[in-house]
Amino acid sequence: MAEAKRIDGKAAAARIIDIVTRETATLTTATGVVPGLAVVIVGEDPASQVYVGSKAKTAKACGFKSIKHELPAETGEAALLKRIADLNADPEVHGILVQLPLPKHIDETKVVQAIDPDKDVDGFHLINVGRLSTGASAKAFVPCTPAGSMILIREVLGDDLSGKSAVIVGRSNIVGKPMAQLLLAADATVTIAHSRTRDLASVCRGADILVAAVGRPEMLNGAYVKDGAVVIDVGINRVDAPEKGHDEDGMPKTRLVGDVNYADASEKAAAITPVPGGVGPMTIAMLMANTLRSACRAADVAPPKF
Ligand SMILES: Nc1nc2c(c(=O)[nH]1)N[C@@H](CN(C=O)c1ccc(C(=O)N[C@@H](CCC(=O)O)C(=O)O)cc1)CN2
Repeated sequence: MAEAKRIDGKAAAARIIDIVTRETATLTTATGVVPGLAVVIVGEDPASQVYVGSKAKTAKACGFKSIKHELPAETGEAALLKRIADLNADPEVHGILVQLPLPKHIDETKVVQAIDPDKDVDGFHLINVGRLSTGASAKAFVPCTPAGSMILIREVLGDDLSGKSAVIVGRSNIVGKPMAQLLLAADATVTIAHSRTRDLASVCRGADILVAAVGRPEMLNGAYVKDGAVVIDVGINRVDAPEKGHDEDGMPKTRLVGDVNYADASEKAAAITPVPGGVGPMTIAMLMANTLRSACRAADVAPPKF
């Protein structure tokens, strides 16, 4: 097999952000509506801080009004729910996002279900889950990571996936299940596999499209990949990298890897996303796209297609 094509998520994300920026300017000039995105973070988890910072910065660059709500780790559930109620009622806020994971003392489901479904730009609210799974996707906000993964798949295979078999490894509500709905809507034949699937490697080897969202560093190697498959790696795992040296406390430096062993899988795949630089940047780009869609709805203007 020839070396696999590297699917450049950073470049695809930049193209989407470009469209969002242009369309935001058009919307604001025509209607006076400025898309507003409220990003809520509770606590100091370092990775979450980075993601939230990046979301707020990208939102500003798109021409949005971006409001970051940083709440201390000890914030109670009631106070967080009150903050969400205020944001639901604020007409200048079109998108609300609560960064996950939340501290253990807060019920994540309760918080997500408190967000107005029409401002739920993460697409996690049950109303949006229901819209997506019943095919009412024109009204649904689609979760950002699967939506971004789908754009990368379409870049390689086009819009019609009929006749293709897709295997998703991972059954989370945030990635695995919505990814399955999107692939099904594009007419792929879909299997959701997981850590308890018997002979996982052989199931994966049946896939023309293999999506890895299992959360285990480099778990899927070449033995899981069919010749010519498109491999989408959703995993973002930080692992020790002593070969890069040590920090001042003597701890090994770290590096990011996906759920797929890139070098090994590349020998079989036709196209594969890297980590970093694959699906991750698309998550943030699709959040901008969802927020613009929400603002367009509020202004009664047709939203752009991505
Ligand atoms: N409310 C939400 N919480 C979380 C989501 C989400 O979609 N909504 N997803 C993840 C984290 N996440 C966004 O929040 C996210 C993860 C990774 C990236 C990204 O761009 N990764 C880069 C590498 C960045 C690095 O160096 O650490 C890449 O893959 O190239 C963006 C967003 C959990 N929480």
